[in-house]
Amino acid sequence: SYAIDNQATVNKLLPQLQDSNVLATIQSLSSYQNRFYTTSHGVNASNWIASQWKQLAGNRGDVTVEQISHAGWPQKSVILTIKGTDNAAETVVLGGHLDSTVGNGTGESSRAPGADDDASGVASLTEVARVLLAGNYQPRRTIKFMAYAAEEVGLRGSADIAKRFKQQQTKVVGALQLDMTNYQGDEQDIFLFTDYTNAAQNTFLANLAKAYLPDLTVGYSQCGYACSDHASWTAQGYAASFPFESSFDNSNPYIHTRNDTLANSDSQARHALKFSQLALAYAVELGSDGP
Ligand SMILES: N[C@H](Cc1ccc(I)cc1)C(=O)NO
Ligand SMILES: [Zn+2]
Ligand SMILES: [Zn+2]
Repeated sequence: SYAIDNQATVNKLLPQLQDSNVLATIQSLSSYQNRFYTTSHGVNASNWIASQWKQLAGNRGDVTVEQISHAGWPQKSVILTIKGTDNAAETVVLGGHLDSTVGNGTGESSRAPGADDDASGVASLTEVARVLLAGNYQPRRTIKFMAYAAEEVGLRGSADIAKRFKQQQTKVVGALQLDMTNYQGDEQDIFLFTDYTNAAQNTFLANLAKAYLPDLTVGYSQCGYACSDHASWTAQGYAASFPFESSFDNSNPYIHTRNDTLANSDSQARHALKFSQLALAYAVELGSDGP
């Protein structure tokens, strides 16, 4: 139904989102030599995210953090679950990918900071989880934060997870992908991608921006191919959306190189914070709907 009717909660939580926290997470993740899906660093980065999310979870009985093993490579995906109250069977997914690459030939010693692609997305999401949990927000639906492994080698971590959810017949009412949130290539702030996504949910996101983030401008663009993990959820028939940092034409030229650094994106993570804000509004408005 995509109703926008949780103004009290959203407007209480939005101001608690801090760009300094987003910045810190990007700095930590991009300090690993690389986060490629087959290296020791890539495994360590996954473990670091799991430990960070476990700290956020604290001792809340309705919050769990798990690492998902994938057949064929060592890097695990990470899932933080906030169990819903009276509509827990319906699930809202917010994801980003934790791996990084410098293209073919990436190996143990390769330098792949992946500050924008996609430490920025994981950092934007982590700040949303922090505020929801710190504010003791209790969703009616179940909310799952996901940091996917092995996106750069064919969306493999998210494909594995989305397939499992479909096989288990899990009711995912919506999935949001944050991949590259911290390089402002255009005047506009947020670009909703219209291919491999769900049109109705994209409209809902545009309406959320209008309602809660009136100073931000929203544009539209296309990738032309299955360019990030939202496509894994779409492939299983779920409604997915992909708010992105720029238009296709002005996207970050440094990605997949050793120069994908904070210095070559927003060094204060102000751009990435906009995506935390949109993602928080999405999580609360969708998460607060009853059966
Ligand atoms: N291809 C995607 C990134 C990507 C997505 C959209 C656009 I426009 C440009 C680049 C990738 O590398 N994800 O990790
Ligand atoms: Zn990439
Ligand atoms: Zn990416």
